[in-house]
Amino acid sequence: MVIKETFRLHPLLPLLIPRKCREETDLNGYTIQLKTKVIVNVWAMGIDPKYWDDVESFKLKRFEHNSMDYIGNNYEYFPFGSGRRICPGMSFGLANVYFSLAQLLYHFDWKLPTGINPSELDLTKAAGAACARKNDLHFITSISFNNPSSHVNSATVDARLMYSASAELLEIVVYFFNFHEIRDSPSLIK
Ligand code: HEM
Repeated sequence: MVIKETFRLHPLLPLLIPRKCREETDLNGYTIQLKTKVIVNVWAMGIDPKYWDDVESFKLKRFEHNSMDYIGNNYEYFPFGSGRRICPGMSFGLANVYFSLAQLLYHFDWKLPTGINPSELDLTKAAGAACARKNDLHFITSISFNNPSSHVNSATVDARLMYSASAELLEIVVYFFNFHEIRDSPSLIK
């Protein structure tokens, strides 16, 4: 539900690959001519009050009791596109998101820097074809490893990360999500 809601508010590709109209259509009083190139705005659909309530809020319950998935059959929600040109890397992409998120949550404890309230996080998007943050996101993290009270040394951390084959993946995620607190602090992770 967290991932679904994240994709609703921040779809990776806010504008889908352009389509060409196969027939002339009338839409809201405008004639869209044959072969007109159209771009579907997935981001705008995800925050359309016609389909979603309280559109700007991050609410997991929206996805709790509905069958909405990623395969492009619900026209108010398709973060991987729809139809013949739907993302062919959907399963691979989703596995990467699930796996890296699960690894990050399992191995680390996360908190926001003191004095920052979750509701005050700056979620401004950068301009561009793909959805990215405008400003970096900063977290304070500590190693968890099932037992939050134990302080493992970095050698143990290394071994555990290698064992779970997640070291490289973690670095990729750290890069994409701009977790500077980890990346720039060799003392936190070696
Ligand atoms: C969470 C990860 C991903 C998201 C949210 C995503 C989203 C999308 C979206 C929205 C489109 C446009 C679909 C349309 O216009 O109907 C697309 C197209 C595409 N994606 Fe992804 N994608 C992801 C991961 C991947 C991965 C991992 C690969 C390859 C390994 C991939 C390969 C492609 C390709 C080749 C297209 C063009 C398909 C075509 O034009 O026929 N994507 N993706």
